[in-house]
Amino acid sequence: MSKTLFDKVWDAHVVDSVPNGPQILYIDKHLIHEVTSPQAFAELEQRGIPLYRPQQVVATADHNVPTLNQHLPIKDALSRKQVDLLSKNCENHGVTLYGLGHPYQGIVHVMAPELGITQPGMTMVCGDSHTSTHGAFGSIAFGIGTSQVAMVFASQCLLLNKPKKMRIKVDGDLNQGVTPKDVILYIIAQLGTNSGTGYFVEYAGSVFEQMSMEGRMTVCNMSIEMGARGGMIAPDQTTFDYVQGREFAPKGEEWEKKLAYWKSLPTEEGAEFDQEYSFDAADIEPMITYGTNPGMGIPLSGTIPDSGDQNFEKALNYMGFNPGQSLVDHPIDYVFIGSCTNSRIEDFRQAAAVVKGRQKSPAITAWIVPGSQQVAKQIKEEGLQDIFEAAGFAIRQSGCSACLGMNEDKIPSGAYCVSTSNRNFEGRQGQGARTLLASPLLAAQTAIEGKLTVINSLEPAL
Ligand SMILES: CC(C)[C@H](C(=O)O)[C@@H](O)C(=O)O
Ligand code: SF4
Repeated sequence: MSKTLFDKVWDAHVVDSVPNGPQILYIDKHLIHEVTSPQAFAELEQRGIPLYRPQQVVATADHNVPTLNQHLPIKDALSRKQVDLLSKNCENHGVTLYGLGHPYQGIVHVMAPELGITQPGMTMVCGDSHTSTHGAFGSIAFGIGTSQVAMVFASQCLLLNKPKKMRIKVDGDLNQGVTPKDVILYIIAQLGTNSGTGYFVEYAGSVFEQMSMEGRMTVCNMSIEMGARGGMIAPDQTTFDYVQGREFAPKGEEWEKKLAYWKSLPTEEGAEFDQEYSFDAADIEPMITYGTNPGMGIPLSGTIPDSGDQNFEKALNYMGFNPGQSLVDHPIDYVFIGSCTNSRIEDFRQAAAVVKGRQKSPAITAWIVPGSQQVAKQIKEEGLQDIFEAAGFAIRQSGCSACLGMNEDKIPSGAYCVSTSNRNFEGRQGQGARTLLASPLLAAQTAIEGKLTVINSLEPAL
């Protein structure tokens, strides 16, 4: 029987199966951060169980870290405690930590791919829902709860029911100004935030084949926002070129062996999915969200729909919007370009192309937050930092930052923020903050104009 990419990777990792029940899946890489690991370490210590394979675990500090003056002690006591505890736990259990100040520190979903830790055909987990990001490499990657973190610490395995399979195809050529972020916001707006429940999604079709690794990560990152366990894209030459030569990528003979295996992974002709959708690239326009879940998105050229539903009304109330309203020309207060969805070098190159030679609007506070120390270094080396600073943007240090209100970077109550992150829930960026999800391109343009404007009103200046 023809197999899907998902089947091939899953089946290669099954250690044992309960007849008609769950399976024991071997986990190749376990990523951890300061928020969801402390209880798991504590559980292990209470039960006197050692970490089974500490060399398969990699840690970083990202959620609670400040993005200014990272060389100074963290001011917030709770954040400081969590970050310190991560260091202590990693030291006690022999886990490699890229903590604050380390040149490899960054948002877990940015730093692992750029170091070559993420590779095709792997199973990867992290106590973090956006672990789906790593599926961009053709790996099975998904978020787990804290008790599962403990399970993987103790056994390097998880007891799981095999999810169902969905394929989402997008074919054709993308319109000008349409980025990977718009593609995934469009898909979620079309299918809804529960459409993926119980599924693992494979993204296929010419749009994803032509997409960069950064773009594929943006798409897979948001799979969780349609309820899916994860998303994946078949590894191809783009993937191999990205991985090759990175710090922890296989080298020499090992590379050749792995490459031959990775090339065997793509879904075969005739393989079956439990659910399939296809879309035409030509229908996708630059997107913006207007509500309080990532599925509440429209093309910026469109108008807010009217659903009559109570939750819908509540969401619009929170956002200060009305049904039928256009968001074009709506004034904005903050622009945040960052998060594990859009804080990679390509995102900042795109934003810088719009910003170059221009000034941000005085009405806007604009934050550029690189996803990792390495991205921060690259921004500097490529001259992007100068472009942003000359335009009045603030460049911060790497971390989750204003993606969620767990650190000092918060959006004030009532303020509108065009954000390149993945969630626009009530209070996500700070109590009362109003989040509008968009691409780095639209975010950059908004910072210049001080309001939402149809993309292409500013041609890239590069
Ligand atoms: C803090 C963490 C557990 C959480 C997640 O799982 O996604 C966070 O990263 C988020 O984006 O909301
Ligand atoms: S950047 Fe945002 S979505 Fe990503 S891991 Fe951090 S908090 Fe979660």
